[in-house]
Amino acid sequence: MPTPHISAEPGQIAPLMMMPGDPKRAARIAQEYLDDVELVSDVRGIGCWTGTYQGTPMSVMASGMGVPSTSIYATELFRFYGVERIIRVGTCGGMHPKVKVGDTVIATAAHTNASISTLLVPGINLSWASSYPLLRGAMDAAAGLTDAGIHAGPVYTSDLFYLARPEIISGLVALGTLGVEMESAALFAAAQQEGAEALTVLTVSDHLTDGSVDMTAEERETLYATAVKIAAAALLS
Ligand SMILES: O=P(O)(O)O[C@H]1O[C@H](CO)[C@@H](O)[C@H]1O
Ligand SMILES: O=c1cc[nH]c(=O)[nH]1
Repeated sequence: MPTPHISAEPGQIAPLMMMPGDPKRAARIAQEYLDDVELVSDVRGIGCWTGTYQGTPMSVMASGMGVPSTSIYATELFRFYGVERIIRVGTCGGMHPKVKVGDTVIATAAHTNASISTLLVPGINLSWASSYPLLRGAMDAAAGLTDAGIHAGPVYTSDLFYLARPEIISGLVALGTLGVEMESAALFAAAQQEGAEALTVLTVSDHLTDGSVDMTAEERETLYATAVKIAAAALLS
């Protein structure tokens, strides 16, 4: 049955899904990577496309930006549409010095300042980790694809895009945090709540300590090939 935010009929969304933040990137990924693709939901301009990838049914749907939006879509997809695996294919700002613009970050876990870490179990700050089978699939796929510019480690899911607090960045970098984005903690939390699997594979679009090499908005929309290939292979693994 359709939900308030997804109009697809049961069975129209595949158990395997790639989820960028940007609806335009979702449309591009669906057109470029899926065969026999069909638009199955378009509520609020958040399209969901279903087709096949190397013969296996796969869907692509955007999360929108931020924790609440991602939490709504991921929960409804896992709970009401039988989605089993979601891999976020997004962008992040590089934080760690070893991460360069254009590199790919595979998120093993997500630190966050969002309230989801404290809302679910009273008195506990929960940790949000990606799903190990997907992580292993992504690492295997990355090793077969390229040996340069792939990093695996924790990311930071921030509720604020504009936050001038350098001590947060330095503190997180000292703990090995690779990049900042705005959705992974919500996706990992929804997967843990619903007994499903989730992972994030990010393209580094800018760097917090070097603004000279930022990607343009068009590049953010289009430069995702490595992340998508790793994510698709991990979904099939
Ligand atoms: O490119 P996406 O996947 O949207 O990811 C990043 O870009 C947006 C901010 O510009 C946030 O959603 C952040 O997480
Ligand atoms: O959330 C984000 C995404 C990309 N770049 C940033 O600096 N922040």
